[in-house]
This record gives sequence, structure tokens and C-alpha cells, in this order.
Amino acid sequence: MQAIIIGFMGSGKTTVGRELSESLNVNNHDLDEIIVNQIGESISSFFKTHSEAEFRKIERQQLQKAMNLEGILSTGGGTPMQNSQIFKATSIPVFLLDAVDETILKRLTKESGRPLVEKLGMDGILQLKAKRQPAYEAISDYIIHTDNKTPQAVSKEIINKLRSR
Ligand SMILES: Nc1ncnc2c1ncn2[C@@H]1O[C@H](COP(=O)(O)OP(=O)(O)OP(=O)(O)O)[C@@H](O)[C@H]1O
Ligand SMILES: O=C(O)C1=C[C@@H](O)[C@@H](O)[C@H](O)C1
Repeated sequence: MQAIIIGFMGSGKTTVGRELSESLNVNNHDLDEIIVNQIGESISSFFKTHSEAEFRKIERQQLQKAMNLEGILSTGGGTPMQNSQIFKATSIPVFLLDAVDETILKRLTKESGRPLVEKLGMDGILQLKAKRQPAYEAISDYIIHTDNKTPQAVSKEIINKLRSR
């Protein structure tokens, strides 16, 4: 793996991961997509019939496997929380996509289908973001601010960091 992208829901991991892997001409892996293929249903529908703990167990297993793939890996928003050791132990650079609350709200309201947004509501989501922030930062090699930047600009910033390593 050349780079791992982490960040809160709506920070742009999936979008930037696609852009970045195209620019670098490497494989793109999205942990949420890998999980969806594994469970055979959407994450939303899985959450309706299973506990979050069951989801986290599958997420951890698939993360461990995905760390051995080549290319770019974008994770789920909650992936770093119970897997900090895996991220700390790797030599693959970890990029945190950061955004202020207002940006996250704008991006999340554009789309539906995120089970935690449905469960917690927007106030709860922003509280969760604040709670997770220290854990995200603790495992990141680079923090990339994404407010008012296109996914292309964010991707270019990551490429510059990768090239100057
Ligand atoms: N830099 C950006 N500027 C504007 N819109 C963006 C940017 N990055 C992502 N978006 C938009 O924000 C929404 C969420 O992006 P995306 O699905 O990539 O986030 P994510 O971090 O992968 O979220 P999740 O963890 O919930 O899957 C999408 O509609 C996407 O088009
Ligand atoms: O922030 C989270 O905990 C999640 C984010 C999504 O990417 C999915 O992995 C799932 O909906 C959980």
C-alpha cells in the first residue's frame, strides 16, 4: 500500500481515494466497499439487523487483510477507533482528511445512507467527530485540511507529500 486515507464521515476519503489512485495509476481500495462485498448487503441494511460490534469485528478483519494490498486504501470513518495499533505499526503513510463542522454538515446532507447519521442526528454526529479527533490525529503522519478545496486539489497535496518523503 502506498497511502492510507482516514477521516470522519464526509471528509472525502472515498472521493479523494479514487482521484489519488487515478492520478498515481495504482489500485484503489475502499474499506467500506470491501465490507459491502464481504457481507453481501449495504452497511445501512447490515446495521438494521446486526449490532455495531458485529460490524466492527468484520471491519477489523477486512482492515488487516487490506493492509497487504497494493495501492491506496481509504478507510471507514470509524475504522481508526479500535484499530489504532494496526495504524501505528505500519510504515505506510497515513493521511488524515480534516474538515470543519460546517463543511462536514454540507457534505453529509448531500447524501443519505449513513447509518450513524440516521441514528445520531447532526448534533450527535458533530459530537462524535469532536470525540474522535484526538484518535485520528494520534495515528496520522499528515493532516490535510480539505475545506474549500476540490478533491483534485486535496489529491495533489497528498501526492506532493508522498513525493517529498
Ligand atoms: N473536497 C471536496 N469538496 C467538495 N465536496 C467533496 C469533497 N470531498 C468530498 N466531497 C463530497 O462530499 C460527499 C462525501 O464524500 P465521501 O463519500 O468521499 O466522504 P467519505 O469520507 O468517504 O465518507 P464516509 O466515511 O461516510 O464514506 C460526497 O458527496 C463528495 O462528492
Ligand atoms: O464513522 C463511522 O463509524 C462509519 C463510517 C462509514 O464509513 C462506515 O464505515 C460506517 O457507516 C461507520
